[in-house]
Amino acid sequence: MLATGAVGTMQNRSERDTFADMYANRLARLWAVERGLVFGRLDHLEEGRLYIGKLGLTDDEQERLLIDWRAPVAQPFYRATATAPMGVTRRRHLQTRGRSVVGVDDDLLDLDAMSDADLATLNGEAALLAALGEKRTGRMRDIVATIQAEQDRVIRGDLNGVLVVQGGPGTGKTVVALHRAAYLLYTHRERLERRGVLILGPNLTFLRYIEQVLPSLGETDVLLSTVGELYPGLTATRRDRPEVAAVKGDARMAEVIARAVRDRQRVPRKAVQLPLGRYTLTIEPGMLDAARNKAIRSRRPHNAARAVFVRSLLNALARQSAKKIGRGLIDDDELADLREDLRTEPVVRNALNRFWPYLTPQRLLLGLYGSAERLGYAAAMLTPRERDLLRREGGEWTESDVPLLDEAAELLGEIDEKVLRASAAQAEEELAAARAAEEHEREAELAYAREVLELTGLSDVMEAERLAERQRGGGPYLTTAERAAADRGWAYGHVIVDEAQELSPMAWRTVMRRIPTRSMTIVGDIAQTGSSAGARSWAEVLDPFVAGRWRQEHLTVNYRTPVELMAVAADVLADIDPALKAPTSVRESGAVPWSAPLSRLPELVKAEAGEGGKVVVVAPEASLERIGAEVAAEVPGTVVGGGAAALDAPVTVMGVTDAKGLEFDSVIVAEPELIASQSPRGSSDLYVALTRATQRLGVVHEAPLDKALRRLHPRGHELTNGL
Ligand SMILES: Nc1ncnc2c1ncn2[C@@H]1O[C@H](COP(=O)(O)OP(=O)(O)OP(=O)(O)O)[C@@H](O)[C@H]1O
Repeated sequence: MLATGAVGTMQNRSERDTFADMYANRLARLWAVERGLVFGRLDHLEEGRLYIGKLGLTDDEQERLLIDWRAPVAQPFYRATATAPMGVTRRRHLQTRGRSVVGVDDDLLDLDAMSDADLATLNGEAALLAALGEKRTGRMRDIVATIQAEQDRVIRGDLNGVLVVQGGPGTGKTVVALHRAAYLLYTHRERLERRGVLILGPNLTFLRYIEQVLPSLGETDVLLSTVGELYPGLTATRRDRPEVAAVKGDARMAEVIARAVRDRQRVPRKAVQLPLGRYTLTIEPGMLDAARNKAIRSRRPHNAARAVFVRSLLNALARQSAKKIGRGLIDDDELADLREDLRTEPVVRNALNRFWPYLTPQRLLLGLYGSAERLGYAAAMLTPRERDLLRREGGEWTESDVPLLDEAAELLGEIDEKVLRASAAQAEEELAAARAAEEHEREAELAYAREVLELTGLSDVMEAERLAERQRGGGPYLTTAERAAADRGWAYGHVIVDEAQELSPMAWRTVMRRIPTRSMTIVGDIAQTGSSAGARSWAEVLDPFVAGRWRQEHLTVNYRTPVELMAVAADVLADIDPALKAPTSVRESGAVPWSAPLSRLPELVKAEAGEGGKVVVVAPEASLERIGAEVAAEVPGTVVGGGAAALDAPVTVMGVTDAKGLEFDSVIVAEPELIASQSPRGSSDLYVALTRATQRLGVVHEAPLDKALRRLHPRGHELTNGL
């Protein structure tokens, strides 16, 4: 298609582009499912024999060969049990390598043949256990072949409303959330392709870790982002100190920002003289008050309300000026002329900018952080210590600034470039005319695109709106995800928040603005909350937005951490709150969790790396660099800190914040008691660190261990050479 080049009529060209696009998408989808294309078979009483796979395929006669795992007829593959067989007599799990079948595993869903004990076991256990025991690659994989019934309920849950998925570490929250995105896009394609799906994760390392799962499920209209990237034009990755982040994330900051804006609309109490050469005009406090009140009553955002303020003040000044030059009554035209004359006077312009300045969110926030006086007014409800924590001169934006910038942007509104350049009256007219022309042009293009799509029979493959956008030329072809990312006001079709317990109340406000329909999936674990502004309960988080209108599902089985390791983590969890229950692990690894002196760390890392698979050392943030350097000096290829490099390295040293949501074959926790004492939510961070391993766990320490870890088996030298 591409080789024919850009020839022919406009219509030929757009047909060619549309076909090329369609084939390219199809190819990308086919490549993405190469591994494990078909993984299941259902022997169905009515439907006959059905093969389940990563996508749907038919032969030349439209006979279906393979059924997409998300299709309704595929559901029994995940849900059918002996007690509710859903018309299925046998379910078969197929294991493949390349294009060869290397194993099959049958579930006979015949009640008579099964004992009570069998009923209680998981579906397709052999396939599941085979998948869980595999070495980790540093990237998350799809689990379409082994989704479990409790997970399937979440994946196929209703699109509308807020669904909270609470589950302990390793229960598959992340992987289930991603499969839910793929399922929703498949089932509600039209609505979601147009509006897109936003998936929020805790940090960039985590996003790298999960990014390949979705394309391998065949989806591209999904935006993966952190809260730090939600404000277009900014990628905030720096983190504030926990006590600063706690203040910035506090719900009271919404009022602080609102007051900071009002502070910029305050007018002086005394008269201001404007020397204009021939005569002097006086801005009386009453004129300022009247203009300000009018602007506020207009209920427009600050930058748009400025026009009201300016007009009112200029009118008053124009009348005063008419009097000064000996003209009593003037008509509207004369008033308008005088107003325009005044507007261009530098002293007048200065005064207007001082009393009601155009403001960007960045300017507002820097002005606030940089001035004790402004903070004193705007943050009057905070304590003096909290106000001090906000003080800062310039500097880089942090993750916790982003929700504040977003809040400010909401109250300030856009500054129109055209309004800024031209004089306001003129610009408003120009703007209205330009908007009308643009709208007209767009409609014509849309109509044309619709025609082309109908003529070519492709109307259900591509949206008219997108084709029109491409024809308009100009910028490159943008996917829904790209368009959404660039637009602060974008309303998504569905939002998924992972590690949701970490979001601050201010971050939740930012997220909720992007999903006015409140069609959301929120996954997390209250027991793993690490950030100082994070959640203590789901009700506390959600009631301000959807009081009583959210539903909750629980995931209870841990697919990551073997029984032996989870027992250690469960003791730490009991220290956080005896009422909290650790999830049940499904397999044993036979590995005994151990402890050893910190000085042996490099040697032990070497031994662990020798066992194969990925090794991570989780260290306290404060000693990350020192411990990292010690390991790196002895073990070549060690990466210190987060990022994509960390995921690909055989050995990594990272803090808990970066390790959140990830998993590794072998985990060594350095100085566990320091991790607990140095992090804002104490033992929660330690609990997260201890639950990252899929195979082996150890701790190294200088500081004495607390009671939960004291019973770990001391690791002897004989173990270090792999004996
Ligand atoms: N049904 C399943 N089949 C195979 N593997 C699964 C299944 N469910 C979960 N897993 C695996 O279990 C591991 C843990 O899953 P995931 O990271 O989604 O858990 P999580 O609940 O988000 O954990 P955390 O709260 O610790 O971040 C992953 O390797 C995932 O692939």
